[in-house]
Amino acid sequence: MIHARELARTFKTKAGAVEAVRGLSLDVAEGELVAFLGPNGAGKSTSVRMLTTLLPPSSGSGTVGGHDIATNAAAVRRLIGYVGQGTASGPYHRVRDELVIQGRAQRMSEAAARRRADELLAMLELDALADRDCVSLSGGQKRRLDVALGLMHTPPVLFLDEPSTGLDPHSRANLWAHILKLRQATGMTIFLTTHYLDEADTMAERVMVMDNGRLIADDTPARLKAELAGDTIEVSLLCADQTEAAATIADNLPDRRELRRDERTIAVTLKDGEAVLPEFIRRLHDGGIEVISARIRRPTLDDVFLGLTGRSLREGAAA
Ligand SMILES: Nc1ncnc2c1ncn2[C@@H]1O[C@H](COP(=O)(O)OP(=O)(O)OP(=O)(O)O)[C@@H](O)[C@H]1O
Repeated sequence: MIHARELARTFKTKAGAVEAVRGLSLDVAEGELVAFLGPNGAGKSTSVRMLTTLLPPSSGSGTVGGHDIATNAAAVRRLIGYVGQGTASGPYHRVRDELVIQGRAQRMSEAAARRRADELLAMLELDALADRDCVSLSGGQKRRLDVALGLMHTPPVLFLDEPSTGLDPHSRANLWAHILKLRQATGMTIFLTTHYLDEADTMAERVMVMDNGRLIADDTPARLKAELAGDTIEVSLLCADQTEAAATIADNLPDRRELRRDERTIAVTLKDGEAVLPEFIRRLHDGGIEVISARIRRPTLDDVFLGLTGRSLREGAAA
């Protein structure tokens, strides 16, 4: 449904050229929910703006639904809904009118626009707010209206640029419940950018990680975590003078990746913690080493990014 080959975009600034996207190639199948993840300035929005025809690429090519983003922008726009970071609705319109105006701008008849507006108001549970001024909506309600605006023309592909940024956890969960419901009802392809690692992890079937204008990983969250990060087994020992011997045992575990130790704890990172933990405990026991506690810490997508770049996504997001 979405394909890109060596898409690139350079911005000319007074301080010199900024290579925002440097050769992006990706494929998204019909009906997939894909998350685009990366620190501030990685090139996510620039990529989405190119794929949605809002920005011409400096080089490379892309298609959405078989239509070329450079030479057939009008056809691409008919196929996509785009919910950007800014607020799209006019502050003094009423919610339903805002949707109808959007539909009319997309050349829907008045009757069709009203029908579709009512359908979306119900789906996104905005019907009780239909006659309220947009300016009076809460942050979460506003984002739901933004999604409804992006869906007025019933697009099969939805681009969401940081849909839940700035929302409290309850509103985020609520927005996601609505997006997933819409997806189930329509089979829409969804391409989203997000700063929220947990959101990408739990919602997306596939995560693409971008850094410095390039795609550095592209897989299911589960595979990325297993292949690029791994589980960490942490054991606490009764006696500090057994730490050295325990570290040697941990060092020899199968598929060991990282090993950290302090006075009485050993933390060993490997591909499959659950499979290795019993053997690790047995070897410690055989070595006469007393263990007080053991736990497995599952990796996050931040561990994946850390493994790939040596930097934390959280630091990047905070910077
Ligand atoms: N219009 C522009 N002119 C000059 N530089 C730009 C322009 N738009 C983006 N950039 C630069 O391109 C790079 C990528 O920006 P982009 O907004 O695509 O990143 P992002 O991954 O979406 O970041 P964020 O998570 O902060 O939204 C950044 O260095 C940014 O400063």
